Amino acid sequence: MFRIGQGFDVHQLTEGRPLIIGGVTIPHDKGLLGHSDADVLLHTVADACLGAIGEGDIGRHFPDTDEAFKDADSAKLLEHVWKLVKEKGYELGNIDCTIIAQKPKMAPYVGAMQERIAALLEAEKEQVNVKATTTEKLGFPGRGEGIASQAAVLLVKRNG
Ligand SMILES: Nc1ccn([C@@H]2O[C@H](COP(=O)(O)O)[C@@H](O)[C@H]2O)c(=O)n1
Ligand SMILES: C[C@@]1(CO)OP(=O)(O)OP(=O)(O)OC[C@H]1O
Repeated sequence: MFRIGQGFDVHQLTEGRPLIIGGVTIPHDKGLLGHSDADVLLHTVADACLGAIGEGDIGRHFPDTDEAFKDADSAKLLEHVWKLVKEKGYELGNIDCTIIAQKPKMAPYVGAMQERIAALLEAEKEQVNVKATTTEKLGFPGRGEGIASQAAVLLVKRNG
């Protein structure tokens, strides 16, 4: 049995925050603003997985009004989401993610992001694809005001 899910998230870029994307800290003059560590890519992956199992979104599971999630490590949130996926009997088929950012260049960090996401989803690196695009200086990503991310996931239930 197969289930598909998709995720989309946006966070604002601001000074004085580290830039953490896909569990990787990227040197940059700005970072992403959020209640948690604002890891836009891990949030997208979590939302795609929750969508695939019909469990809503990360805002429902980890409300941004709850102090428990202030500055939360998004990897921990994704670990929790992955536990829900496994409880329903699914494993990863594959996931394909796109980071939408004018700056900085993501290409040098994409391999490390794929490894991190694969580890969190208990899968092989080959099952995870991360890519990046600019918006050719158009819109909020193009102006460097924020970074967006989207993902499509395929979950598989063996013998189910
Ligand atoms: N933040 C980004 C954006 C893009 N890339 C890489 O550059 C390629 C060209 O980007 P375009 O927006 O002009 O299509 C893209 O395919 C990525 O490989 C990047 O590393 N970081
Ligand atoms: C992750 C959570 C919870 O800390 O907060 P943020 O970092 O603000 O992220 P967002 O993608 O806006 O929504 C989910 C939130 O509830």
